[in-house]
Amino acid sequence: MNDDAASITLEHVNLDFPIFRSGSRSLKKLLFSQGKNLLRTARGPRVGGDITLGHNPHSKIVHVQALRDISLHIGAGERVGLLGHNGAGKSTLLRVMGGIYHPGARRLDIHGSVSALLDLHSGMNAELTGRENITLFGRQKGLSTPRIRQLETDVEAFAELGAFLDLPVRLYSSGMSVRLGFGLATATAPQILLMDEWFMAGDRHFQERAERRLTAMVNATDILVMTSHNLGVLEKWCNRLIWMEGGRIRMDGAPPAVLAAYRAQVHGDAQDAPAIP
Ligand SMILES: Nc1ncnc2c1ncn2[C@@H]1O[C@H](COP(=O)(O)OP(=O)(O)OP(=O)(O)O)[C@@H](O)[C@H]1O
Repeated sequence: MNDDAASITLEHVNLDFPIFRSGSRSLKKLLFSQGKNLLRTARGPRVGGDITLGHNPHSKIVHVQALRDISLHIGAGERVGLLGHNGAGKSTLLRVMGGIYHPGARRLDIHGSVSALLDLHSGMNAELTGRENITLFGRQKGLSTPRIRQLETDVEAFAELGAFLDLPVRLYSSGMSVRLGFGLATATAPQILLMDEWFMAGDRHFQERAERRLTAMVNATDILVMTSHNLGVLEKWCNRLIWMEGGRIRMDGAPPAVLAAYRAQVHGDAQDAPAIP
C-alpha cells in the first residue's frame, strides 16, 4: 500500500449541536409529545437532524443530532457525492472532514492535504482588498513571494473583478465573493478537495469557466467529496454517492443504484404529499 495515498476514514462519528431553546412552548410540546424527535415537518418530507432533549428534559438546551454513527472509508481515486434532504448532515460531514468540527468518534483519520470550498469567505478578511486577500492566502499556504505573485496573476485573470480587486471584500456581492473565493481555493490542487454546492453560484459565464478550472483541479486531486442537490451535477462528477438522511448514511454505492433509490423515494414523498387546494 502507498503510504502517501490520500484517504479518509471515519468510524462511528457522532456530532450534536447544543442549542438554547429559549422556552419555546411549541417546541417543548412537540418534543414531549413525540417522545424524542422531530423527524418530519408536519406534512411533507423530512428535514433536519433529530432534535432531542438530552439527558435533562428540563434543561433549556436541546440537541440537534447532525451526524449519527457515520462510518466510511474513502480512498484515492474516489469522487464522492453527498446527497439528501435539507439538514441531512451533508455540510456538517464535509466540515468534519475539513477539520472544522471535532466530533466524537472511535476513529477519524484524514490522510493528505485538504482544501475546502465550504464558505464564501473562509480564510478571507473582509476589510482587506481582494488583492491583499490573495497575498494573505499565499502567506497562509507558506508560498514564496514569486509564487504569490503568480497566484495573484492567475486569480486576477480568473476572477475578472476588474477594479473591484483593489476594493475591500466587504463591498463585494455574493457572486463576486464566489469568484474570488473559488479562484483562490482552486489555485493549488490539494490531495483532498471538499466542496459544498455554493460553487454553483454566479452567472452562467462564471459557471462555465469555474467548471473548466474545477475539472483541471479535480483531475489533479486524489479525492473529491462534494455535496449537491443537483442530481445531474452529482452524476457528472462522482463515481460514488452517499445518501444521507437525518444525520445517518442511508445508502452508499455506485451512482446509478443510489440515484435510482433516491429518485424512487423523492417520487414517493411527492405522491404522499397532500394536494394543494
Ligand atoms: N451551527 C449549527 N448550529 C446548530 N445546528 C446546526 C448547525 N449547523 C447545522 N446544524 C443542524 O445540523 C443538521 C445538519 O445540517 P447540515 O447543514 O449539515 O445539513 P445539510 O444536509 O448540509 O443541509 P442543506 O442541504 O439544507 O444544506 C440540521 O438539522 C441543522 O439544523
